[in-house]
Amino acid sequence: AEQAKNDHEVAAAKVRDLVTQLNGWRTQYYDQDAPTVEDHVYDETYRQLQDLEAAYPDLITPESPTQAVGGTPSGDLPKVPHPIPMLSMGDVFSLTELKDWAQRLEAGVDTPVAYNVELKIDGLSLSLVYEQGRLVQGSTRGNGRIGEDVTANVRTIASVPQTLPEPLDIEVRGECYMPKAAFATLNAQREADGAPTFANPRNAAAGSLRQLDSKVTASRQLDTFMYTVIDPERFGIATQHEALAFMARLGFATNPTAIVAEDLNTIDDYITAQTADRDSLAYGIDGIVVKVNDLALQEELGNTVKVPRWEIAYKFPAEIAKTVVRDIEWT
Ligand SMILES: NC(=O)c1c(N)nc(OC2CCCC2)nc1O[C@@H]1CCC[C@@H]1O
Repeated sequence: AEQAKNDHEVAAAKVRDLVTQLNGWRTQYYDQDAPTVEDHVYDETYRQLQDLEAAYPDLITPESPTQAVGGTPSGDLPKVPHPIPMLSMGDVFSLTELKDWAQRLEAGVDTPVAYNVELKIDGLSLSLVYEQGRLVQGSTRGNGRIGEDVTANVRTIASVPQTLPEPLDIEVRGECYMPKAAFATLNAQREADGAPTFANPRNAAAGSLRQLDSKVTASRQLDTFMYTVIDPERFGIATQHEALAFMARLGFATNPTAIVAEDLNTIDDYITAQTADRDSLAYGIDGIVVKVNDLALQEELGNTVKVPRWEIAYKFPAEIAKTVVRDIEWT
């Protein structure tokens, strides 16, 4: 399993390099009409990427040139600035690393730390902005500071409220995903139509949300789980767990499995239970998100340039390497 993990990490780095290289050549070729590389070099590199993606399907991303096939998103969706950047998060790959992260964090805090533990939904980030309780904007994360305007598209998603029960000015953020069943149906249909299929539900969700034609989005049965209230103190919300309940009361879809964990053994139990349930879930998950529950403490801990210090994603071992999650005492 150790060797498989290393192989996977080597492959992941190689895939990233190949995607960057190929997309760079594509931009020159398509946007600047100035190919800087012979076709056979491009083709050979493209085949390398295809082989790696075939060997490690979990490394396929929407940005990969192998996913740029018919019916995919158009590059010219209007851009949307995110005054509060949409951050990503740090990853850990073992319970030991998770324990180290929590202990480092707790060493800097003089009060007991409670965590809000959530499933990490395998979709793409979504921001929803409401004015006087009416949906006025939907956008993707993009690079975190500039996203794409998908307002017309999110209006077609059943779980996105068009209006709220109160006339609030509020922004909420979450994950847009395609349920596994919808993904299977979509790919069967595309197979039948001779259209290229999507590699995984996350790519299908990205390709469906980032459409210029919202009728295409409407046909794709997307769903959402919202997990962040922006400026929660404006609504008297003090913890992440309260934020989830607040959004649920407003009519947003929130994931029902979130718990507050006072200690790391509880987190361990949650990870074990959710790992066991993973295949039976109606949607894809690629890990567990552990967040400091107290929002004031989150602020105090702050963020690094790219990721918050107050949360971490525990990523499941890649599908290829089935590792046995042992019960590790958090002593
Ligand atoms: N995918 C998820 O289920 C998920 C989650 N449950 N909670 C968060 O918290 C945000 C808050 C600030 C930075 C991350 N992020 C999630 O997904 C992130 C968004 C961007 C990259 C990850 O997919």
